[in-house]
Amino acid sequence: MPNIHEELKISLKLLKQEWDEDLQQFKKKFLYTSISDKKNEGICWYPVQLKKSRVGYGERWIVDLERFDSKQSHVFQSGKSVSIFSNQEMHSSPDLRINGVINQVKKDIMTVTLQVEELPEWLHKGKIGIDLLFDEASYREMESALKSVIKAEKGRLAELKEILLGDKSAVFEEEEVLIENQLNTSQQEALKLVANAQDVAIIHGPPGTGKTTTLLEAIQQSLQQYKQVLVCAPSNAAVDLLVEKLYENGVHTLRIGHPARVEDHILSQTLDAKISLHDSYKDLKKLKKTAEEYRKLGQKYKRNFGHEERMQRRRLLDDATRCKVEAEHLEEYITYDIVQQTQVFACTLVGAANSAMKGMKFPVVFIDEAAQGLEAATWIPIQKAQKVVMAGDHCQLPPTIKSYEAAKAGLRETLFEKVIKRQVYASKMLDLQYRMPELIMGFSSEYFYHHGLKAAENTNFHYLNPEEPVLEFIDTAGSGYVEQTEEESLSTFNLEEARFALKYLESLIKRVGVAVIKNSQWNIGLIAPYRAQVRRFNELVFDSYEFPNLRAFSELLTIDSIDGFQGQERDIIVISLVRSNTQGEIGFLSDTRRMNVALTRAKRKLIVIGDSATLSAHPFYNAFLDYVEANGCYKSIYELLE
Ligand SMILES: Nc1ncnc2c1ncn2[C@@H]1O[C@H](COP(=O)(O)OP(=O)(O)OP(=O)(O)O)[C@@H](O)[C@H]1O
Repeated sequence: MPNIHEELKISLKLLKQEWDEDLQQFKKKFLYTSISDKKNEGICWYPVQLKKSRVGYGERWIVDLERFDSKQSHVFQSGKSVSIFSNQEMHSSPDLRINGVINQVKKDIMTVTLQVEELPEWLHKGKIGIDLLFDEASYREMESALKSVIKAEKGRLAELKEILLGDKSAVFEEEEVLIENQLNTSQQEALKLVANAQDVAIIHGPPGTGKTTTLLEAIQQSLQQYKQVLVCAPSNAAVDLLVEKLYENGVHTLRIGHPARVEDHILSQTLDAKISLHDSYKDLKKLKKTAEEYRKLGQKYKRNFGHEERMQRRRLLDDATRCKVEAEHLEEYITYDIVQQTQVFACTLVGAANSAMKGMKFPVVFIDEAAQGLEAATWIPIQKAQKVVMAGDHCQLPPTIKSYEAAKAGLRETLFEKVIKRQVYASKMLDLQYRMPELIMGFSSEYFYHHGLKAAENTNFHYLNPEEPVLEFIDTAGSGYVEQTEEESLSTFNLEEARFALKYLESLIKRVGVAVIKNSQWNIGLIAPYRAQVRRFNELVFDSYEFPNLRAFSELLTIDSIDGFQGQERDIIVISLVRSNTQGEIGFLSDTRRMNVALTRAKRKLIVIGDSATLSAHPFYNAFLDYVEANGCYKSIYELLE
């Protein structure tokens, strides 16, 4: 085992390897590629037309861009950085490109927040396109954080380095804890651990055990002792979920991050929005406007002018500068005022490097979904911490890594996992889950948690009706449903399996009763591990007329990949496993942690559809097949086909 300095240097090397691999993969898709090739790769929309434009919070331009060839699949997603270009000869120079961040992509319309003061003329003139950009900023922040940790020799960061990496023992002291009766015994013990920890505490929360619930309670208790704390998570969605809950509980929260990456209902918690709602905002706007007017007047004077005009021009430009400086001071004051009133700063791990929090330190830094963050990213907020509290589950989604070699060489091991192993007294596992009936929970508990999970009493009543089984595995072996590869994305899909899944869901809804489901507001999740299958589901439900009854459920229906469901739950879940081939190849279905997430989202009914002949080559699926057979949940598709 290398010492912690060597270990950190290896982490830095692996991070660079990952950065390089990510960039190479991107360049391969992007550079020296024609527009049509980029479109085929799903990293360019062309042509698009400007449909709508408006000014959002923080005076930022937001545009809706519509594309024409809706069939092309793509990888654009909310939060990604893009560059908008014109293909007209006069405007095609790379310098004229404008950059922005995607707010959302809905079918053929992409909403983008732009980094420009004014919209360029060419944006209205057609022949425009959108390219995906490579986000290097996150890698830069991670590299810088790791370097700071390596360099730290004294001070709190140096101490935390030694403790979190196991060179020194974490300290615990008896502290007073408020007993929160809403919480169960293991959740209360976790709260006590958090309060007693002087350096680090970990809440290990298997699915549905109330990890987020307990973390929120710990955050609120810490606010009775401290004025401000920092709360982070690896993904924007997870941060928004925490902000929403904190806001509901009346905690003054400031969501740090680009507004385009924040969900609409959380926007009012961003700095941009809070500035716009501040009492002094009107004065700020007036000052900015006056500065602009003076500047325009001053610039009106042409080159050949006399002494008087020159003086007048200088006076106007001086006035413009004075107003601008005053506006800057006022903006600083408004920001300061907002920061003073804030109890919780909330951002992603990388967002903790945001300049709005420059130089700030926090008595406690809370990190949710910590098992999904790369070690380097997790150190970014820890640089600001006196004490660290992490919540997560290393048996659920791992961090996304592009370089197979770097992952294998150790990049996949998160700081969360390291602390669980190296500070054995610093973690508490929650063991009572409130989401799933015992039968749905059983396999996950057996395979991932050494039978350590229990189902709370409320889950005895988690069913659609007493006759409807809560778990079903439907075996498509021998049905002839075969997987295919989507040419543009190389992602896998299985159209016939998708059709069957939707038909089966329709029959379930009919059986249980449309009115019953609608009145109970039971929601439905359709999960596919592959993006191409998610696209097939969307096409079948929303672009064809094959499943009109399901379309009528669109408000209650979510179709997404497994990652999109992390941290969430639905009353009914249908999983389409897609893979069906004679070689027994299951690709990234072998990522069992990801599958653990999929199998633990359902509250009342879980239907898993897959080909046992292909899947059983893998021990995980073999064990799952044994489990469903032993519990009478196995069905062959032949029993169900008319
Ligand atoms: N002590 C409790 N009593 C009753 N219900 C609870 C309790 N703790 C949590 N729950 C409920 O259990 C469900 C799961 O809670 P939560 O989302 O906090 O779990 P989680 O561990 O974060 O889940 P995941 O690992 O899937 O993200 C929620 O509906 C929550 O309201």
